[in-house]
Amino acid sequence: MSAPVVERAPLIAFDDVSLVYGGKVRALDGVSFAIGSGEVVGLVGESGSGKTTLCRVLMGLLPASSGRVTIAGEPLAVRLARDPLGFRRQAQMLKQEAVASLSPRMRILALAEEPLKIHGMPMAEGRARLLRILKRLGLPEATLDKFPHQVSGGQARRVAILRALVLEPQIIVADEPTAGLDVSVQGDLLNLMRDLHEEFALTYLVVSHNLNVVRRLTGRTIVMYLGQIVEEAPTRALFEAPAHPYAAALLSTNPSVDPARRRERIILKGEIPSPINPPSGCRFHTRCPQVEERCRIEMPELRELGSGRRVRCHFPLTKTAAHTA
Ligand SMILES: Nc1ncnc2c1ncn2[C@@H]1O[C@H](COP(=O)(O)OP(=O)(O)OP(=O)(O)O)[C@@H](O)[C@H]1O
Repeated sequence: MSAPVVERAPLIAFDDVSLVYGGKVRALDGVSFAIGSGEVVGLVGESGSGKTTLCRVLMGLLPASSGRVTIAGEPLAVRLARDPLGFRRQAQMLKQEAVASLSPRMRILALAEEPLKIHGMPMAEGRARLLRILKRLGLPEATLDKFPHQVSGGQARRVAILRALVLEPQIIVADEPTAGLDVSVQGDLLNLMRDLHEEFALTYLVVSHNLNVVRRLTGRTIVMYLGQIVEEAPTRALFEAPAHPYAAALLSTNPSVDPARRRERIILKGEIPSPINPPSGCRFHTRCPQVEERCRIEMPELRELGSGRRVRCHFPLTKTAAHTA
C-alpha cells in the first residue's frame, strides 16, 4: 500500500487579498499566490502597482481588508495573535532604507545585538551565531567596533543582512536589495544572497525595479499592475516570452545582453491610472497596445496557461508574437 499523500501547505499563501487605504484607495485587489518553502520569487511592476503594500501585508504590518494570508497553513492574523514575536523572527524585511535608519550613535556590535535583545534570545548563543554570520558575510571582526558611517555602502548592506539573519528567519522580503550600490558591489551582493539562500534554507520574496536583479536571483516572477497580479511565470520563461502585454512592455525596457533576445522597446502611453478610480474591464486597457472592445468591458480572470504560468488577459501573447512585439 502506498503512503498517503500529505499535502503540505505552502509557506506563504495569499488568497483573494485586497487592501483598501482610507476606504477608497484599492492598492491590492484580489491578489492570490503561493510561495513554497525555499522558493525565490520576484515581484515587479511600476511604481504604484502595490508591491510595497503587498510586502507590508505579508509582514503583518497592515491587515488585509479582505481575503486571507496564511503562513504554513495558519492564518496570519491568528499567528500574529498567538505568537507575534515568533512571526517577527520568522519573516524579516530587508529594506533599502534599513541602512540609513541604523542609529548613527550605535556601534555595529550593538546594532547587530539589538534584534537578539528585542527578541529575548540567549545572548551567548546569539553572539556566537552573530560572529559566525559576520564571517560568512565576509565582514572583518573589526567591523563590529565601527559606527555605521565608517563602513562602505556594500558593508552597510551586509550589516542589515546580519541583523536579519541573527534571528534565524525563514522568510526574507528583500525590497530593492541592490538599489544605490555600485554595479560591481551589486553583483557581489546578489551572489551572496544566492549563497545565503542555500546555506540558511531561506525563502525570498525579492521586490525590485531592476529586472536584472529579479532575473539573476529568482526562479519565479509575479508581475503586478494597479493592485492585481497580471502575470506569474517561471522567471526564465517570463523573460523569454511574456504573455501579458503589460509584462511584455515592462520587460522590453530591460536591456538584454543577448542580441538574439533583444526586443524593440514598447513605450506605454500615459501613467499608471489611480487605484481610487481604476479603469473598467481590464485594468490595463487604457494603455494596452492591443486593446479590443471586450477588454474595456470585461475584467479578465487570472488564468492558468500551463507550465506554471498564469495570465490575466483576454488575448495573451503567443511566444512568436511576444518576440516580434
Ligand atoms: N498610506 C497610504 N494611503 C493611501 N494610499 C496609499 C498609501 N500607501 C500607498 N498608497 C497608494 O497605494 C498604491 C500602491 O502603492 P505601493 O506603495 O504599494 O506601490 P509600489 O508598487 O510599492 O510602488 P513603489 O515601487 O513606488 O514603491 C499607490 O497608488 C499609492 O499611492
